[in-house]
Amino acid sequence: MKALHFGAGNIGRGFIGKLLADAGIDLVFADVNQAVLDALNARHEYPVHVVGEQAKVEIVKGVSAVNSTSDEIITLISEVDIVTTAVGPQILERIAGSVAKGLAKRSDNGNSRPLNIIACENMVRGTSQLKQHVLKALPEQYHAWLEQHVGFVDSAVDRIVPPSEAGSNDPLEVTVETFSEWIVDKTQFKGDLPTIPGMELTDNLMAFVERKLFTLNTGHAITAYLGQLAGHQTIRDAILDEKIRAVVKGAMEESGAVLIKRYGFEADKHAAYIQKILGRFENPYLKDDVERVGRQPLRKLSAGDRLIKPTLGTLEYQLPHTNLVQGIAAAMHYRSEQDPQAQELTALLQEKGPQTTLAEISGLEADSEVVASVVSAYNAMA
Ligand SMILES: NC(=O)c1ccc[n+]([C@@H]2O[C@H](COP(=O)([O-])OP(=O)(O)OC[C@H]3O[C@@H](n4cnc5c(N)ncnc54)[C@H](O)[C@@H]3O)[C@@H](O)[C@H]2O)c1
Ligand SMILES: O=P(O)(O)OC[C@@H](O)[C@@H](O)[C@H](O)[C@H](O)CO
Repeated sequence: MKALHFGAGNIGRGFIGKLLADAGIDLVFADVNQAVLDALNARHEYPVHVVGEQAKVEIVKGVSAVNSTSDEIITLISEVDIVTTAVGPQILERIAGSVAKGLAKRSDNGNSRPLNIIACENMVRGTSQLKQHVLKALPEQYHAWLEQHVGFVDSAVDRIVPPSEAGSNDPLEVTVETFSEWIVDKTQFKGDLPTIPGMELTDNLMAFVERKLFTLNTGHAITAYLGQLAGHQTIRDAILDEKIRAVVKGAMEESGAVLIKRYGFEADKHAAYIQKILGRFENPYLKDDVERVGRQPLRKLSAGDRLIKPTLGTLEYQLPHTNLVQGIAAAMHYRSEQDPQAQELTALLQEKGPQTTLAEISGLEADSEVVASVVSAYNAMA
């Protein structure tokens, strides 16, 4: 079996690429970072530091790499059995053109072996969104062939992988937590279901995607935003701050109440899930900066993402959302010199003020009660 994985970054090397390579799949990474590409092609292996009470270093072997903007991608897509991505939601549209060209070549070559594509991004049904981008780029004459031979498989992916410690000079080294979870929608595969240790199959994916994104990522983002406001550099320092922890836990519980209503989760199991996540945020073996977790605040404040979607759920079921409101207000205070979305947020706030800015970014009604509550919390934080 052969796989092409877009994005040799933290989660690409530290989780998805590792699982594929460990399963004996012939793996090629596609990326745009030349230092990483060169190192992968020079060494064909890299170390993964799995940190926890029993730390270990695992060597991922037998990998190579190509530039994601080169024509080699097109040939690879015409040949491989599985394509995965971990590039970030905003990049999916950018890779869709090459994916479409590769699929056209695959069809022209008469390759009718099933191909499955799995986007492993923090978003709801990211692969389905990639499919729409690919369909836009693919001439219509190939659409029926695509429906018959290409599975677009949605997934939920969970493992905290910050950039490796600044002390390391190795561009390939990656540090990961012990916990990991990769859940894929088994109803969307073409051909036989693959057996990849560490990949779990489900026919109820939405429940898992929303449980992860609207619990872990909701709490993570709020920890980062309140953490930065309180002057903490890392997620661990922020979550050990009792005031922050109370809001983060409260927000995960508020979001959880929506998930319990929507998906029928058992309340005590969901409470244990939240408790475990708080422990993961506290992980003493990881150095995860609030700036990584808070990155791209406009994405995180958008309608379908981890802050607004759970809040909309509380409105739908008439449930409390005081802590989520605190989290949204803190997100609007996020600042980062490195992050173009943080710069854009600052400019919008200066130009339009918090009420209009929030309404525009999130799709919430400008004159709604919830926007008024966020604006009042935002002003109080300032
Ligand atoms: N790091 C985590 O803890 C974690 C966990 C679960 C999910 N995720 C998700 O995984 C995705 C990647 O996150 P990450 O933390 O690994 O980010 P990252 O920045 O470490 O990795 C992204 C990689 O994509 C590459 N890239 C950018 N443009 C590209 C292109 N056009 N073609 C190919 N590669 C390209 C970058 O060079 C980089 O190596 C995001 O959607 C994120 O939400 C991350
Ligand atoms: O990757 P983002 O920017 O969507 O979110 C930042 C973190 O919350 C995220 O990367 C987590 O570490 C990850 O989702 C854990 O599974």
